[in-house]
Amino acid sequence: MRQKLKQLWRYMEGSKGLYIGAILSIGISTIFTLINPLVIRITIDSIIGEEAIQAPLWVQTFVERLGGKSLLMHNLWVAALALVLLNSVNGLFLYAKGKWSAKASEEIARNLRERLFNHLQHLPYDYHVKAETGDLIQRCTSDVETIRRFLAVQLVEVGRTLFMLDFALFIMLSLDVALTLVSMIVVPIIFVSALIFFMKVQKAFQLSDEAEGRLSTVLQENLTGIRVVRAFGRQAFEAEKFEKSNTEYRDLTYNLIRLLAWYWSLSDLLTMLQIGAVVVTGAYWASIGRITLGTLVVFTTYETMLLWPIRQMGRILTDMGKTMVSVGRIEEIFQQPLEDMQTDGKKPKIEGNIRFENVSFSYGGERPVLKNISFQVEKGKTAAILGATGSGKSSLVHLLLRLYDYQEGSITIDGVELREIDKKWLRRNIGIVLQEPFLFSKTIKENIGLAKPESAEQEIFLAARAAAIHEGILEFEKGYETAVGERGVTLSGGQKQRVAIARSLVQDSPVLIFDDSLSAVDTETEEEIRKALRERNKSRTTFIISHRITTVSEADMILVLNHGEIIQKGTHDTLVSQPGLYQRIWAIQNLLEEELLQEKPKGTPSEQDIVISS
Ligand SMILES: Nc1ncnc2c1ncn2[C@@H]1O[C@H](COP(=O)(O)OP(=O)(O)OP(=O)(O)O)[C@@H](O)[C@H]1O
Repeated sequence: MRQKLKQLWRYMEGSKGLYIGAILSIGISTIFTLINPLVIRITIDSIIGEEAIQAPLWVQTFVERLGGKSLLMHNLWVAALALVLLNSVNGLFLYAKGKWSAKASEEIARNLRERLFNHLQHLPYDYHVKAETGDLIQRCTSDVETIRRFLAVQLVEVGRTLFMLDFALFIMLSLDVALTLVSMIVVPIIFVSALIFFMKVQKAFQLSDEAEGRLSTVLQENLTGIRVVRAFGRQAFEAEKFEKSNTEYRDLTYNLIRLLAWYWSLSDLLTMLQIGAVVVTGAYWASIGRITLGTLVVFTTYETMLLWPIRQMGRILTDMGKTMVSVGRIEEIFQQPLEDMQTDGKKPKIEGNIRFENVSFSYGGERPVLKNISFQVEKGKTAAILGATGSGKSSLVHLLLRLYDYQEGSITIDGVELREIDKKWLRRNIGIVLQEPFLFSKTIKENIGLAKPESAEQEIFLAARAAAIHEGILEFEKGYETAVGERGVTLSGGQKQRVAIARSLVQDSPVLIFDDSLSAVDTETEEEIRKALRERNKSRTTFIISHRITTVSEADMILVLNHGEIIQKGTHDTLVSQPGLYQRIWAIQNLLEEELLQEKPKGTPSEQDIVISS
């Protein structure tokens, strides 16, 4: 808890001045609030009544200057004006408090979100592969909001209650010690019962929050997968699932509200008992002349002012627990070590001669995913990797980008060990088209020019032509200015892959990796793309990962991976003539291709995509 409070204090860095201003303003405003009943007391007891003015000397002098008690008696509007003035000044301080605390808390929340975002941007690839996006979003939004709310409203409220208690007690004690004690009889019970109650209902708050989280997960999952739901006719099942979560949320929230209703009505009773005690005792003592009528008014007014924040204090203190949980969840992200980008590493001119020597790799020291991988690709050549799903193809190219570090062996690029190269430099020189391309909610042109926003239109068109998507883009009403992504047009899987290929071509890196990135494109279009790439990529080292023999067949070297090991290596011609996995896959895919060609009218693209298994 102390640690988290310290962290909260650190979040306030840069906004502490505003906070101090807000707390001081609430302190001054509290003094003005408490002076109000004192003005009424003087009016009742000394101006309308006969009592001598019991107030600091300067107040008495001021009254004399105004013309004394008798003049004020005939001009009661002066007292009313004093109240109006007091409340106006009070209003100004309240405004300052609201403004400064809001400004400070909004600034803290903004800084926190920005720091979180930047931190997340620089965490290792593996962290993002494993992290739940929904959970991260919640930490960057809801958790920050919980902290903001606590700082904006509740922290200042704690300050106000403490000021109120101190000042009010001081004034009450100076007016009448016995009545002050009567005024405080039930207060500890109210405070402790509020604290106990809110600690007890913490669980109910948590259950209701969790049910809300589950409800939004069901909703989010349903909306994300709505096409699958429709295609499989699962609407009724989904509706039932939603209804279950919806009802559960209602029941738990209803339970919470029921508990709160009980609490507020019981604590209303305690509050009324406390006020009753003051009114009855005070009225009796006023009737026997022990206290003045004005003092009775002051005590009853203070009592109502004091009891509300004391009842709320229990809620605020338990909400502090919630805030500490949010601080903890945010700190979990900050404690994740950033990826070491090796900025002091070498920045050699990269041409694309790549060599793997006895490379072995496992994720987190578990079973090896790649074993003794050795091969060499010369600058400008194409290497293809073929293998069953899970055989380690993507892992192999991830090592090349240093998204993960290999544990054994050596990988060099143009003779320089990969571990010695600045990571940013390396990634800038190795382009990759991912298996599931992601397009941003921007125009097609912006998506293609992402790696080089300054690229000329002609460059983008050429890249799109090579990726066989140029004509397709022109068919859209807005051409290259068509927006894609959630609020734009929906591209097919193959179209997305081709836009991603064009994007990687614009990057113009000496090494290019296609991680199964032609899988959603029909074979004829694929042939067209491969032809264009051959033309463009003469000096570029290219890696192609695929399940299709047609995709890999033209490569200068084909690596056949099985359970993380290279079991065959060579060109298409040598591999089809050797008995082995490659030959078997080739035979199966060839047979299917022929069957399809016989069944289809001429000119129809064949779209077989055989998933191989070892
Ligand atoms: N981040 C990771 N952490 C732990 N294990 C992983 C991780 N990524 C992949 N693996 C495991 O490593 C093995 C190889 O995965 P990889 O993605 O390299 O295979 P692949 O040949 O590219 O498969 P596919 O053709 O399906 O893409 C698999 O068993 C997979 O479960």
